[in-house]
Amino acid sequence: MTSVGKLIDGKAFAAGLRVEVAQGVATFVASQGRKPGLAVVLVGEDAASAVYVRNKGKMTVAAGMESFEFRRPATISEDELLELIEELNGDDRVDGILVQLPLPKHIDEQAVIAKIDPAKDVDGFHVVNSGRLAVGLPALVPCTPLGCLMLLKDELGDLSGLEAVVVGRSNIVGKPMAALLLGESCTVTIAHSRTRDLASVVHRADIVVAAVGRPEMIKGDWIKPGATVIDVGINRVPGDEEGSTRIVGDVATAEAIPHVRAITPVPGGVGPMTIAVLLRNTLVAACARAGIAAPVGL
Ligand SMILES: NC(=O)C1=CN([C@@H]2O[C@H](COP(=O)(O)OP(=O)(O)OC[C@H]3O[C@@H](n4cnc5c(N)ncnc54)[C@H](OP(=O)(O)O)[C@@H]3O)[C@@H](O)[C@H]2O)C=CC1
Ligand SMILES: Nc1nc(=O)c2c([nH]1)NC[C@@H]1CN(c3ccc(C(=O)N[C@@H](CCC(=O)O)C(=O)O)cc3)C=[N+]21
Repeated sequence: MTSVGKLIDGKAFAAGLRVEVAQGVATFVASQGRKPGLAVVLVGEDAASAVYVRNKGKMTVAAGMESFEFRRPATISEDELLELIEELNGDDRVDGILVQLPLPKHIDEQAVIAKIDPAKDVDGFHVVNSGRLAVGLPALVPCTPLGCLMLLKDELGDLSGLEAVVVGRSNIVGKPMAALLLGESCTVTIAHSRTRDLASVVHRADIVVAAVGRPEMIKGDWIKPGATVIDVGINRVPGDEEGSTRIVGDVATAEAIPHVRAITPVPGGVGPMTIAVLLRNTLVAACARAGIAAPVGL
């Protein structure tokens, strides 16, 4: 029997998650008399960040939350940025703080992340949150990996015992993704630029998470028949029309489809999940700060 894999509709899943978040926000507002608030800090102009930020403010407001945006020039000093974060840490209307990465070269990203109150760290990048994730304590978990895990559990149910290969070891995607999969009792391999024979490493996997940042690098015939593939990559490449661009993932999707059980498309896969989970994390942070339970299921 030959079968063709299906596309995982991250856009639809994310829309459902945003509805659940909006319901939780309404309950929060009724008991607390204020809206959860998300502050986003944008330094300079970065193409990838621009893609991300486009819909976010709108969706924050659509979910019933307060959105605060802080745009600063690329010339801002590290001290000035740290001062802004200090202010947001002390602002009771702000439950979540997201500093858009990457930052300009003259600013130490780790110092900026370390300044964020861990209770407001809705990106889950602070060492307190990554440490808590690593040892299995409740934590604010990075949005993209948590969104990927939600899609995987929805598709596969129990993940225990499955072989998972995460390609990429960044602090924002690869490492937390691996920690989450380990938490689900997968057998986890983290591959990176020094990995030898990546094709055969990927071929072992029941679950492939690609977070590399190289357009269509992972080929269809690397995928074990029936594997589930999560494509995190957001790569802008030249489009068909002169001067146009389009977005592709890290996996050669069309080639992979005949091999997979299921695969996330780009766009319309992981990207929309990242934003929905950011709203979820903001509600979770707001509930924790208010000393109330977060809605069950979120
Ligand atoms: N959809 C979404 O919501 C999001 C999408 N992204 C996208 O995901 C992708 C990855 O992002 P991010 O983790 O921040 O990227 P980074 O550049 O921080 O990390 C890339 C990783 O890929 C590894 N790598 C690079 N080249 C190869 C190779 N030839 N073979 C194997 N591994 C390789 C690197 O290895 P090494 O460590 O050895 O250098 C590194 O660990 C990007 O396309 C980004 O735009 C990111 C965040 C959110
Ligand atoms: N502090 C911080 N946190 C982040 O989570 C963070 C960041 N900095 N810097 C940049 C990356 C990138 N990222 C994306 C999120 C959503 C889409 C997204 O919504 N993509 C849609 C639309 C793509 C389009 O068509 O433009 C999709 O894939 O369907 C993309 C990229 C978050 N990041």
